[in-house]
Amino acid sequence: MALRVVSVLKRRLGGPGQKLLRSGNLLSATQHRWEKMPSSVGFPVTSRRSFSKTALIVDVDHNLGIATMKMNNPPVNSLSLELLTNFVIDLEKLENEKRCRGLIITSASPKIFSAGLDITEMYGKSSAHYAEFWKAVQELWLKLYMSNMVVIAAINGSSPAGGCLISLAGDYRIMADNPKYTIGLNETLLGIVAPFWFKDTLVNTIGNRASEHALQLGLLFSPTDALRVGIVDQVVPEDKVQDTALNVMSRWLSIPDHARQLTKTMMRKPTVDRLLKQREADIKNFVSFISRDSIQKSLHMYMKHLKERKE
Ligand SMILES: CCCCCCCCCC/C=C\CC(=O)SCCNC(=O)CCNC(=O)[C@H](O)C(C)(C)COP(=O)(O)OP(=O)(O)OC[C@H]1O[C@@H](n2cnc3c(N)ncnc32)[C@H](O)[C@@H]1OP(=O)(O)O
Repeated sequence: MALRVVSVLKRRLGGPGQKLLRSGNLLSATQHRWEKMPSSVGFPVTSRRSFSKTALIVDVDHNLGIATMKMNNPPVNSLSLELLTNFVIDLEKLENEKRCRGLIITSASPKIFSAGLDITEMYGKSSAHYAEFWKAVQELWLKLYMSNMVVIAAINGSSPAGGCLISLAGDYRIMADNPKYTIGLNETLLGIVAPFWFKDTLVNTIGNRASEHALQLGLLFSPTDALRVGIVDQVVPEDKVQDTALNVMSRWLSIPDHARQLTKTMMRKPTVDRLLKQREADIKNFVSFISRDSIQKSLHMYMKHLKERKE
């Protein structure tokens, strides 16, 4: 199957996209190599590099120009300070790899894409810790939302709150067709409020009315409903998520990088600038909001409820 997908990738880049690239004299080293491949054989993986840190496994295929990043923070891929920090470091590394043009984000543990922000980072800690944590959340969103790479979320499990934000920060979302999985910004269910830039990212994806409805009620959508409202772009059988991501990537990578990147910047920069203008104030707001006794109590009760569900 992987070879078939690679053949599709080669065919795609040999088509109109390639012509566009040639006319703009924009062929990257990776694409040159693709062009030389005879179409009857699969693409041999001659240059593959992996780096793996705590909580993230990154696999870079230089020939395809695609990196796959698997969140690997058992049991539920909660976004701890450590995971957020490593995520940002690895994104920066990939961003600096000229040949890496696409990134697929997925989970190493099927069933849970990410349980969102690590709630234990948000209660019973110092103000300095909350500030550091929030800065890391901001940093990841800023880097991901403005990435020069094509970012595809291969959502192979549930993806509430911060997990949903990671998917929304990408360019395209493919979700596994399993009614047990849900996705959405469910902050209000925890007694907390999605910050304005979470809200903006959702509005940019599904529009104002649907966002208001989803945010006020803290809706967690099944894959079918997520597709209907537009939170995800495609729902596919569970075992087809990765191959579909590669296929979709080939379509996006057939567009000349500079044109696609400038378009992405044009669409997203106003949203990003809103946070950049008030980044420190946003951190202060978060620290003062999360430190409130009532909010600390809500988070504590929510964690207790999560644990009691199992008993
Ligand atoms: C005025 C405005 C100012 C602005 C203020 C800003 C306010 C803050 C905004 C914060 C923004 C984003 C918030 C978040 O992202 S909060 C996180 C939200 N996430 C959730 O609600 C998901 C909770 N988890 C689940 O629903 C389920 O765990 C699951 C993901 C569906 C998996 O289910 P499961 O049955 O497979 O696993 P489960 O037994 O429930 O969990 C296993 C253990 O993991 C612990 N755990 C689960 N989720 C989290 C989490 N997010 N953080 C930390 N720990 C988590 C769970 O407690 C279990 O632990 P244990 O084994 O019992 O010890």
